[in-house]
Amino acid sequence: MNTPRPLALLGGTFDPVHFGHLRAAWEAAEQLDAEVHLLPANVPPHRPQPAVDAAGRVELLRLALAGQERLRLDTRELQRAGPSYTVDTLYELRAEIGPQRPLVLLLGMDAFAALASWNRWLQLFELAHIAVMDRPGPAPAFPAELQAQVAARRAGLDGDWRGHGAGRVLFLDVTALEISATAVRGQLAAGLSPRYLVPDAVLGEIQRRGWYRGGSGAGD
Ligand SMILES: Nc1ncnc2c1ncn2[C@@H]1O[C@H](COP(=O)(O)OP(=O)(O)OP(=O)(O)O)[C@@H](O)[C@H]1O
Ligand SMILES: O=C(O)c1ccc[n+]([C@@H]2O[C@H](COP(=O)([O-])O)[C@@H](O)[C@H]2O)c1
Repeated sequence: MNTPRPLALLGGTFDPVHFGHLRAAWEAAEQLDAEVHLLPANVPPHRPQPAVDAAGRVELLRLALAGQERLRLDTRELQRAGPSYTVDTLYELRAEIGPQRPLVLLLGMDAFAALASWNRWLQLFELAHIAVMDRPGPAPAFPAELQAQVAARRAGLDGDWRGHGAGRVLFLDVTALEISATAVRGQLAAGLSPRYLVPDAVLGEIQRRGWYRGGSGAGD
């Protein structure tokens, strides 16, 4: 029987989506030979609430993803009220795709380092593999309980993870792009333009809607 193609998920606040997200997701799709879904959080847990509401962040994602088929949008978390816990989303997806198809949760290094604080975090390993993507900046320390999971579950890209639905931890080497949504919002609030940090269509829509603006407006 053929091994089913992995389904990989990049969850995020995407406030707004930028080239750091898009390039990392693209390279993960190629390295894992996976279908990749971008999954905007309705109510992101563990952080201040976004500057733009979920519908607006989805609109920007649609513009960013237009014209290609490899990265797709999954808006399922918008259907749930309350904090968008990833474990609930993975249970839902696992029920849809069955036990065998590899499901891969994509996380930037910063998000992975905080994994032990997530809701029912150990259940994540029962539901999906986790692929950690490097992110520029000082390498964050892993708490001991996360280190123990990595030691028990670490697998190479060429290893046997494709033969399992869940449970391995992989590390992906992706092009380091030092872009964050915080920096993009900061530029807009200061009246500067984040051109070339976000897709043109995303920047155009942000400017048209007047989102993330401080006193002086975006600068181009
Ligand atoms: N430049 C990047 N390179 C690799 N991964 C990234 C990059 N930016 C974001 N990610 C990852 O994408 C996921 C969603 O990130 P998120 O939407 O919070 O973006 P962010 O830029 O970190 O936002 P903020 O600055 O508002 O915290 C996380 O797993 C994060 O680690
Ligand atoms: O499930 C949790 O407890 C949890 C805690 C923090 C973050 N997450 C998810 O991690 C993804 C990235 O989160 P963020 O805050 O870095 O945008 C996004 O899909 C969040 O819903 C999930």
